[in-house]
Amino acid sequence: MDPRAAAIFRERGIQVDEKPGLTPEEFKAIIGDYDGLAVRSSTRVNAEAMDAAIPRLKVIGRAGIGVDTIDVPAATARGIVVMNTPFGNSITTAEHAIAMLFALAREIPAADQSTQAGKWEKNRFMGVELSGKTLGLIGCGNIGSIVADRAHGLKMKVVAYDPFLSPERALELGVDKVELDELLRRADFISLHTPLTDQTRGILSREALAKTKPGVRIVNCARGGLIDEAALKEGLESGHIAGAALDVFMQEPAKENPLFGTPNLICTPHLGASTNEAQVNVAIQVAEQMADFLLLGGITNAVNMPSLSAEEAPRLKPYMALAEKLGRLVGQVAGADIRSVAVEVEGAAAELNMKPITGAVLAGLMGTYSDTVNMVNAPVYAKERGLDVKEVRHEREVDYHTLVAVTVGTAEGDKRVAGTLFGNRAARLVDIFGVAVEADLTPRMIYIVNTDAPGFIGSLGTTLGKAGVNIATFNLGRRKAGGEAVALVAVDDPITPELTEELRKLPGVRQVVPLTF
Ligand SMILES: NC(=O)c1ccc[n+]([C@@H]2O[C@H](COP(=O)([O-])OP(=O)(O)OC[C@H]3O[C@@H](n4cnc5c(N)ncnc54)[C@H](O)[C@@H]3O)[C@@H](O)[C@H]2O)c1
Ligand SMILES: O=C(O)[C@H](O)COP(=O)(O)O
Repeated sequence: MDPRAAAIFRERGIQVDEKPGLTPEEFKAIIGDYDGLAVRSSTRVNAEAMDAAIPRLKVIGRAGIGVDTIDVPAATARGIVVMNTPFGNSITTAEHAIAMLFALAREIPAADQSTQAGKWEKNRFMGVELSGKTLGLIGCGNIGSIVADRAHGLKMKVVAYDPFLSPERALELGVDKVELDELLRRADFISLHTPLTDQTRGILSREALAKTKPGVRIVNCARGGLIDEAALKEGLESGHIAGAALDVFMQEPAKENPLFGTPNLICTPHLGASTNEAQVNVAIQVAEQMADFLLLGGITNAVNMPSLSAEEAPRLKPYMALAEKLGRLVGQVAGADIRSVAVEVEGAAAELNMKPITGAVLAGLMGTYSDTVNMVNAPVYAKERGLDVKEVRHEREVDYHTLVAVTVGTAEGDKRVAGTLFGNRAARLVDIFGVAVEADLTPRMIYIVNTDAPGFIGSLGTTLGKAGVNIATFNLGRRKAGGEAVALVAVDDPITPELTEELRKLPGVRQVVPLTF
């Protein structure tokens, strides 16, 4: 990685160690001491490596585009953010693809070798022009569209197969959006620019290669698994495929490959992103993004979390703390049978990015069932439990300058809690299950539901006092005089299961739940 990455981390006060060439065992032995891991494509980060890295590792930064070398679902499940740098090397990689097109069209590597061997084989190297030929792009995202632009400059006609390319964008790029079979039939040159996913693996399969135009030339600067290498070799040997230029291989590093030595094959060792400019770009970008996340909570270009700018993050922080506490409160009081969650925001909260607020509610809620939940994996846990999650942004006059409310759907009906920010920072509960109670949500509390009657507070205080539990604050609310009353008691000492049982036996008590925040 370009040394500018390490320099940025240091400038921003993050200690950084550079450890190239570690064996997997050496990697696992040290990774548990780091908050962040920045990698290029040659470092494969699998679930086992992540298990050695948690609980400390919070973020993996990929100085490049493809994240197929990182087990993203495993990272998400472990609460680790994965970020990449989507644009930093796209021009460079597109230029490599164009260089490969020329190299194939004029057999430049073979001509160079032959000339330097003193053979002067002028008649052997009869090339083809690019001008007027049809280039088929499989994948027309950032890199594919730059290739299309450069190819237009070379007077090529460009067709593209990309199910996610809109007709408007195709028009803007001046490419014909076609189905894969049509591209295979029409293209004189094919260049691949998709990520490697379950859908794209083997997209140039034996069957697909058989449908290509005789004499087709193929460039792959995307990922090795996209082409069936054995079928490609046969196609090159039979002459159906006039040439292939590969920067990427099914097995990397490709020190041996059955394709090597096949006629009309050009290979480079995964050099697509290897220019000074691209490496500086991705190094700076990955370091800035990771530092923003570790120092400020900003999230940019994460592949497993919604974005949150470094400017927004400090403004959202108190709201996320409130949201997490409300989620935690409702998770502890409403029990395990929660089927749906609705997050509502009003007032000042309604003007903010809502995704992180919802993420924090889910992290608090799911955190009552598992210690390993955070903002990254909470939505996955929620999905696994079949929770239906809704977000509602109200634009109406409210009593509080800002309000976040969480309603959970349970077998007993909906249960709602709401809170505000006091002095724009401190999380304060204002409503619990329809009872107005103002309470700061502090680390240890007890939630008590009882029948409103004289003497209850005295007996509660006596029981806690006898158990050596000091009361910090006492907050009360009730539906009506003599009806259901709610107490939220902040305490300085832990509440044991025995004490909880004792509290449950006090006259008029209906429910006691010790809470932690
Ligand atoms: N050789 C290198 O050094 C190098 C450098 C950079 C990137 N890459 C590879 O290039 C890939 C593309 O990079 P990008 O920046 O253009 O990514 P991108 O996400 O901007 O574009 C990828 C395009 O592929 C399309 N796509 C997805 N699934 C598809 C499918 N089944 N069929 C057809 N199209 C499909 C997407 O719609 C998208 O438009 C990266 O994922 C990476 O693997 C390689
Ligand atoms: O996906 C990418 O960005 C490329 O594969 C380049 O990665 P590298 O420069 O880290 O090899």
